[in-house]
Amino acid sequence: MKHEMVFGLHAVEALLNRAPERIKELWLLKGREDERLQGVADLAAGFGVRPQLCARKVLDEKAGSSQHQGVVVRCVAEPTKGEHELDALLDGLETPFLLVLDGVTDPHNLGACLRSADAAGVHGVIVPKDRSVGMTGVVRKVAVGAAESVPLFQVTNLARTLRHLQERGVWLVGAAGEATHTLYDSKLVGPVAITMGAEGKGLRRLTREVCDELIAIPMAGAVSSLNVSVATGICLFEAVRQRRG
Ligand SMILES: C[S@@+](CC[C@H](N)C(=O)[O-])C[C@H]1O[C@@H](n2cnc3c(N)ncnc32)[C@H](O)[C@@H]1O
Repeated sequence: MKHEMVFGLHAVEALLNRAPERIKELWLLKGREDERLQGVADLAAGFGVRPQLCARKVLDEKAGSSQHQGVVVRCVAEPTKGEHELDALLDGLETPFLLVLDGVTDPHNLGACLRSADAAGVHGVIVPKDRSVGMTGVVRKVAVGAAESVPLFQVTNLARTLRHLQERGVWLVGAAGEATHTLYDSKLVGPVAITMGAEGKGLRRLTREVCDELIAIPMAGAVSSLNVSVATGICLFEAVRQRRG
């Protein structure tokens, strides 16, 4: 059975609340009087998980990062979701609202996108299996619990998956700074997948070609593009605005 490390207060709390049975070990920072850490210890105890206290250096090693906020968990890894699970999700949705990330490689950006996706009520996030970051401890930490609430689908061939979404009636909107019409001219009320490009290269040619529509976020200043997670938040919340009521 594959195991993974989850760290950070929100990520561990979300795991305890959603899937405590996956947790095998839980370590807390020794010698710190902290209400949040005590809260995690109490929550864990309620699920029969006994926290082990250890020094910061040991936690750093277990997490492979110093950004653990005093709590690290070893848990059974969740099986990766792919095309089949995505189809099952679509079967149960009347008006899918999806986010596609075409090759985002920075775990901080994926974590931030998942966080925004959760806040916007996105049903699922789709990423290609290759040349793209998958679920990691840093992603979970940055996502502050959203990695546990928003399903992430890793697909073998993104262009094929996008065409499949189209066949199922999903409108594909690609975000590209050079597009000639803007996000605010776009209709985002029906079944929609908002597709964002990679940090360096943006949307790949094939992805661009498959999209039904390309939109730009108007830029008033000197810089030519936004960070992908910022652009994601802007696009998702324009869709939220349009989809209200
Ligand atoms: C850092 S940008 C990539 C910049 C890249 N040089 C390019 O040419 O697309 C990462 C992604 O964020 C989105 N993005 C950033 N700024 C945008 C804007 N002004 N309008 C639309 N999308 C934007 C796009 O999806 C883009 O592919």
